[in-house]
Amino acid sequence: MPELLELEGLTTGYGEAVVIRDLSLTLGEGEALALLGRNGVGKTTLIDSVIGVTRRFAGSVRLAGVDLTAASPEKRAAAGIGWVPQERDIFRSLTVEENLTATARPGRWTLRGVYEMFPRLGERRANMGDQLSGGEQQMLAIGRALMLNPRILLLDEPTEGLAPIVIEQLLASIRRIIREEGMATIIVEQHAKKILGVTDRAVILDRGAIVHEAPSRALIEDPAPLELHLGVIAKQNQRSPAHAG
Ligand SMILES: Nc1ncnc2c1ncn2[C@@H]1O[C@H](COP(=O)(O)OP(=O)(O)OP(=O)(O)O)[C@@H](O)[C@H]1O
Repeated sequence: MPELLELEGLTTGYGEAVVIRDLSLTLGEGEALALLGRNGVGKTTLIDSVIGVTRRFAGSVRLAGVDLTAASPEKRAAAGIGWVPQERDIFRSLTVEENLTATARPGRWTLRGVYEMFPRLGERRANMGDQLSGGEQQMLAIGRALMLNPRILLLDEPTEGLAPIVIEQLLASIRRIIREEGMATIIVEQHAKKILGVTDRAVILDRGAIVHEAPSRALIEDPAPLELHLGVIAKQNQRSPAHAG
């Protein structure tokens, strides 16, 4: 059986600029992957390459064995690639419910299922998009992607700019979408620690290439690669009382 998502030798960028270099990556059915890396290393560009909005220099994109390399973003979405952009991009002049139904496609995810996953959206169903908090907007953006009934969900920094309590709630929902609903998911995240408890596996990008790949659990138990490639531990040590004098 083929992997759900197969990226092979992908080299992509914008205009003349190459950002992603000869990158190969697979994702299985129901698997959740954390895509980690410092600012500007190409995480969003890799997601953009899967949804089909970058320039491709080489390589291929396959979903469930179907070659989507030459497919338009619309065709890729129809084939099952669901995407939640970093900017959330909800329709501000539509209600929550209109946002959810505007682009919906039939399948397991219905309004009822989304409201069950995010009760707050049910409470706010008649509110306009521009009346929502940041956390509610993120829930709506995820709900809208689920209503397309994708085979794979791509989340670009879903916790960015949200308060810690909201992040906890959101991660609990994302965990349920992965564990209970078996949704194959790629989550872009700059702060590794937040997301490793939710994902099965992690890759770390640097300058458009994968520099480390490991089960999430291994990185929780031994975060040395995070320190090496993201500088995570170094920052924590600087703040620890033992180093304060
Ligand atoms: N639309 C674009 N046109 C040209 N270059 C771009 C474009 N978007 C991103 N880049 C460049 O591609 C490189 C990778 O950016 P990208 O946004 O993929 O990184 P990232 O890892 O997602 O970082 P961040 O966490 O800041 O979003 C950067 O050098 C950036 O300047």
